[in-house]
Amino acid sequence: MDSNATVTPIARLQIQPTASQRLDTTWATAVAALLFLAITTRFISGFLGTSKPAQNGSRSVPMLPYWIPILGHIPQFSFSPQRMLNKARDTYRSGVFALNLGSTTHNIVFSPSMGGSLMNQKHSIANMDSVGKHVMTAVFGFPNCKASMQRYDSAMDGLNTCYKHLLSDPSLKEMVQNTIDVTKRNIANLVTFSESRVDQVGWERTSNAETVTKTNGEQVVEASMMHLIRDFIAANANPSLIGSDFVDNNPEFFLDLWDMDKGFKWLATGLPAWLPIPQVWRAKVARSRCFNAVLAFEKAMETTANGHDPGQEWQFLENVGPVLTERLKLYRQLDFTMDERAALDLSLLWAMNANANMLVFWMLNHIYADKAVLAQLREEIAPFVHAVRPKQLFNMPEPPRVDTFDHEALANKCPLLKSCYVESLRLDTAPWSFRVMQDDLVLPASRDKDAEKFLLKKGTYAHIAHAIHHTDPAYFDDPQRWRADRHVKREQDDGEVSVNMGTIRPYGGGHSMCKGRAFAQKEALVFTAAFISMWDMEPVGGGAWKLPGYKPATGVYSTNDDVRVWISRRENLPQV
Ligand code: HEM
Repeated sequence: MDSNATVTPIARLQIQPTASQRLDTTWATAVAALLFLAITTRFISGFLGTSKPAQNGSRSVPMLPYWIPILGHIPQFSFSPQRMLNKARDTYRSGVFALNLGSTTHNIVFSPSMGGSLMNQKHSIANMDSVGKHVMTAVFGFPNCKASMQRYDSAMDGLNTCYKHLLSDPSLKEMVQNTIDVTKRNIANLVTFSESRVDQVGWERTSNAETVTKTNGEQVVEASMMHLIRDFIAANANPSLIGSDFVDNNPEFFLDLWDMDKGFKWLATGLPAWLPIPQVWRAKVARSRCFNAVLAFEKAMETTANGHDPGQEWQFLENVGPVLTERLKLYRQLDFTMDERAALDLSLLWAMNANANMLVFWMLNHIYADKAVLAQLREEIAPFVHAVRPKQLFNMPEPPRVDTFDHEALANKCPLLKSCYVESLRLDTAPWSFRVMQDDLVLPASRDKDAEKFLLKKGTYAHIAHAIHHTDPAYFDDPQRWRADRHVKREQDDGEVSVNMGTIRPYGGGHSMCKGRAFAQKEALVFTAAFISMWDMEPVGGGAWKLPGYKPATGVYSTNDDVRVWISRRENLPQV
């Protein structure tokens, strides 16, 4: 037999894999390796993540197991954060757990007492200064150079002192009274029933208001509720902060501010505008328009302070509110540039509008959705907010108006209204406070004397996730339900009624706690009372009210749903 004539080539041909088989094998090996890696990571992270004894009788914070090395919980946290956080809350009942986000440790605190102690720590133990500065430069356009940053640091104490004008009387009272005066003038024109857009007011135009006739012949105005409420409040509350000139000169300012707010997280990434990401350049364009509007205001304020005429558009700068007039003195004293002033004041304008306006929108949604609650509230506030229909003179119909407005009584004598405000703060917001741990810190999980203690390690991050607590069934019965009277407490012995926040912390805490909280409470009560006193609202087409869905935002939720409503004047107001 020919020694070359063997069968081997055929045999070799049979066992040689084809290219596609080779690819399949490579894939199978890769998948098996990844699976092995994921299972090993899950096993090791589960083992290492359990809470273990640490210093001074404390324990380490338990970490949720994860499947992907380095990335850790980033995928789950990006795709369904709420589900993940709620599940972890129900597992780690001590009130704290940790996540691995890109190999950095993030302690998520939801025990109210632990969150409270953490927020009240000294700067040398836990602070958020680096984040505050990043937001100020990346989002609000504060110049990011050494000299500006030094001026920013030197102004911190002074800026905090100025906030006393937002937090306490007499300045707070002055701002609230200014807001009431403007609102009393404008609430009758929430919708004007004007057919022509030219004759409509600003908030009607942005809410696409149009007059329609219902099948029963009644004339109503159809409008997008969120835009109507949000823009009405912006136009009526901001004169108390920045004066009427700014609001009148910049009719488009708040539209840009909403766009900027929508792109807040994109701005915070610090990505450049030339990248082909529409959200980034849209937010930057909006920010730049907002910035320029505030810059013109800063220049006018400076010109006036120097004893010169700031021009035709700025003739009422004396009605700029106390916070910004005090800030001007500080800016001048520390030689702040115009750009630095504009960035700081833009951040305050954003803080003033981003949350409070939307909170009232949610309160009104819940209230108008429940006719019984609406009726009870109207009865409760009637002695303090007199909505009246003036007698018709010379055959000219007179629009209804609000005669008196007692904001102290709304806060002190209207428990149901106040409870609605607290309930919306509980359910319609998802605030989040953040700290960088500058030193090791041991904190008890609760106020019990035998409570477990946890070690928050230096170099890790701590987040106080208020919303996880606000919807914790262990604290709030049926937590996803908005209940108007949930926070009304009646003392058993003397029947005295009180409403307070309990463990709800929508305004954060410690040194970075919201500086506008006192004003926010007042304006939420004032605007809600003004709307329900004067106007009826129902969903377009009638029927049951459908609550819009939540869209995460920086504090109070936003929504993507367009809530179109029919608005009509409230019937049967007393005649005067
Ligand atoms: C319902 C309305 C509001 C909510 C839920 C809210 C919530 C918050 C939260 C959660 C913080 C951060 C707290 C932290 O880091 O721990 C904050 C900060 C702040 N808020 Fe508000 N806020 C509201 C209304 C307002 C209003 C109306 C103003 C101004 C008039 C305002 C001015 C500020 C300022 C200046 C800060 C920064 C404080 C600092 O860093 O020192 N807020 N707010």
